[in-house]
Amino acid sequence: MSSAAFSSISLDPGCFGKGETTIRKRDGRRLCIRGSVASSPQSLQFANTKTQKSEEIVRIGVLGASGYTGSEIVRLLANHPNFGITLMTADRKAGQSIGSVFPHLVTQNLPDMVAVKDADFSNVDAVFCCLPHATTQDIIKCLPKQLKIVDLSADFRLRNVNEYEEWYGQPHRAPELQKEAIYGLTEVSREEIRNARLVANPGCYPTSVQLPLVPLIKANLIELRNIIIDAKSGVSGAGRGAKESILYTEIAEGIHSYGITKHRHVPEIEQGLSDASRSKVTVSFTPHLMPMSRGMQSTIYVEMAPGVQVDDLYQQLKIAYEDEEFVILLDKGAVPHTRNVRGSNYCFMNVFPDRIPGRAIIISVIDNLMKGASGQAVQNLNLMMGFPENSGLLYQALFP
Ligand SMILES: NC(=O)C1=CN([C@@H]2O[C@H](COP(=O)(O)OP(=O)(O)OC[C@H]3O[C@@H](n4cnc5c(N)ncnc54)[C@H](OP(=O)(O)O)[C@@H]3O)[C@@H](O)[C@H]2O)C=CC1
Ligand SMILES: CC(=O)N[C@@H](CCC(=O)OP(=O)(O)O)C(=O)O
Repeated sequence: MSSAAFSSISLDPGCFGKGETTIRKRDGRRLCIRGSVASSPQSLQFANTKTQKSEEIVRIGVLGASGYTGSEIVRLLANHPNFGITLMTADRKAGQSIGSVFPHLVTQNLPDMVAVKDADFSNVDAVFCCLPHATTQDIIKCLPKQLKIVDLSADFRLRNVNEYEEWYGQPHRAPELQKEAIYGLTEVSREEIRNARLVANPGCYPTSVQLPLVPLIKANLIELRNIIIDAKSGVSGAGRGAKESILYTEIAEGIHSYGITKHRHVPEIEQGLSDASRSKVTVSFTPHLMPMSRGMQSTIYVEMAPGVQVDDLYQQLKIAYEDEEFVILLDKGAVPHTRNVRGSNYCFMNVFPDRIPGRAIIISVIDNLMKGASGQAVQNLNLMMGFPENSGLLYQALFP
């Protein structure tokens, strides 16, 4: 897409250094940009998206826009009143337009994607980093310090860098930055996220598991032993890169477990549950690959604390989430389906009595690319920039 499609606007030099930049458009209107300011006067190009943008625009870079989570960010920001994309990067697809890589995004008038090494961050206030883990640390540590960052990779999720090395098979290469990172499970750490510069967006499985378990553990309603998580993911969870293991013929008409006892989301889940209980929690976690493109279900088997009934778990989840927009406790007895959250930022959950006395079964579903990745990332950046948490996220599920 040619840059002739963009309207050029120049920064007002008088506003530099005030934490807020006013830009004057050619038609004389003034736009106010929140957040960090560019270091020198320059020409700025904004996409003429068809969506009405507000007067207050944060300039966004999407690193890894040619991948699944990056393209979801681009889709969501098309309908975001306060975020405007000024930079997109790709690796193998650098130099291409977003519409040539993702035809469903062809109507987005955006600059072509560039390689990270060629990216100009002077017109960017915040980035969504949608890159493979390990690659991410090296790139984030080189970014301008004033940028707000939501990192969708696993690189900054584990506070203990030794644990990162143990589970990811290589030393952490940005341990100083790790100290600064806030784990971004929005409903649990909202206040810290608001003030963060670097947010580590949670993994998809850990999101689906922690949302129901954290309130129950905090209220001491379940035993910390014998937590069993049987989880299932759509294939987009594995990213867009070509791999034999995710060929149609390997996935269709069957399901299989993987990462048994050693999936790298185990320490992330245990970190979150241990924080909730203020003691070490361990879990049995087995993920499965399902023949569907998106969606995730965690079925969680727990033992209730002495004297606790399933209704106590239900009431606790109701209290925890009654004011939350994106976490929905279904009516008693209603079964969460992944298809009812597909394409939306919702987590649907419910709790059921097991036939074995004293045990309960919790079911939680999300879209791995939305609440499990890009949706939650937008929710977090909304908080970090002081916008309504649901901005750009008011999508209902796609059905059927
Ligand atoms: N998919 C999911 O459901 C979830 C993913 N995540 C995490 O989000 C991140 C992105 O995942 P996803 O979008 O699925 O992955 P994809 O494989 O679909 O996309 C990866 C992106 O990173 C780019 N890239 C790859 N290698 C490099 C490199 N060395 N330098 C610069 N850019 C590079 C790719 O560019 P190109 O295609 O042009 O080569 C592409 O844009 C990962 O860390 C993943 O673990 C988190 C939660 C859920
Ligand atoms: C189906 C599938 O392969 N899913 C990915 C998890 C995707 C995700 O949330 O991952 P990150 O921790 O990488 O961000 C996996 O099991 O590794």
